[in-house]
Amino acid sequence: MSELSHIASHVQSVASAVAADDPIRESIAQAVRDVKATTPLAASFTNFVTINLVANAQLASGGTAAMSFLADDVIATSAISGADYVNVGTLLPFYREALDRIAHAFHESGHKWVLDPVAAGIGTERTAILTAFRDVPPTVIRGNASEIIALDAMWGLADAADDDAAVTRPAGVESVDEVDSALDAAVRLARHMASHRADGTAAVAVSGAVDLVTDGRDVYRLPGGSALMTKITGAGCSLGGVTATYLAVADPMTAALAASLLYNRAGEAAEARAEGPGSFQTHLLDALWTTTPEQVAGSPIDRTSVR
Ligand SMILES: Nc1ncnc2c1ncn2[C@@H]1O[C@H](COP(=O)(O)OP(=O)(O)O)[C@@H](O)[C@H]1O
Ligand SMILES: Cc1ncsc1CCOP(=O)(O)O
Ligand SMILES: [Mg+2]
Repeated sequence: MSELSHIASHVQSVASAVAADDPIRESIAQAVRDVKATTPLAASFTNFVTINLVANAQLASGGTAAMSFLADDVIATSAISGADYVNVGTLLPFYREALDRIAHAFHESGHKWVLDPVAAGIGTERTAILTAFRDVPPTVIRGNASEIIALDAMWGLADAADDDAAVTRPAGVESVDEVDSALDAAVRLARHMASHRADGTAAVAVSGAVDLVTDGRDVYRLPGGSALMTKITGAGCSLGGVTATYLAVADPMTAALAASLLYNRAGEAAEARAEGPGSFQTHLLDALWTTTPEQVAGSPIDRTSVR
């Protein structure tokens, strides 16, 4: 792959640190407080590998969880769920029809949902499922860089005249790309998703050593976390589930920022106490529980804007 394909074509303003009194920090703190105060339900259709960690992380963050794989059940639950989480990590033959029904139902009702496009680009069935979401898209996408690049290519969002169309290469559940190489893809996905929502809001969160969150206009970069997060399975999936928990009480950008920042602070606290991946997972859940709204909102945050 050419190095040039990793150079973002969207023009960015100069990055600046988000000030202590910037309104986005109060929105983030309020979202964290609201989840703790209201214990919102975010229901999940998620993979078999990490389903338990997703539920436990949602509970530790202050929300509640409900897991299901039946379209009828998921659609009925959306009446009492503030937002949903859909993760395509492990697929079964009936999922294509179920997820198509679910996405159309959410689109018609305006129900908010988070998509985690795990292993995007692998297999015709997963590709068919993810491609079908293009016209009934989620409210937030949370994935690693390779997944975001693959989904953008799948949805054909790059202008045919542009030469910056995402170049994809096979990746499993782990990323083989740097976060910033997914900037253009993330911006295009966020703009596309926003154009399909009545209130025009959407966000894309790209996880990695420095997370990137964008609504297609502003781009936030969030340093921190722990390399041990890549040594347990489900750090990404549970981050997606917690993003849905915050989406139940907040707008897409605030929800994506709050969840990613909570994970960075909790990952650092867990690393300080852990002796390896096993105890890290336990300490991560404890830290999701103990990290305060002020610690989340007081995190280092950089912002640029794109055009
Ligand atoms: N090298 C790293 N250093 C610090 N934090 C990381 C690193 N890689 C991933 N993370 C964190 O781990 C969590 C899961 O991200 P990631 O591993 O990219 O997801 P996935 O498991 O879906 O590939 C995120 O909170 C992210 O910030
Ligand atoms: C290992 C694995 N295989 C299919 S889904 C899955 C879990 C991926 O979890 P995460 O993306 O959070 O690392
Ligand atoms: Mg993942």
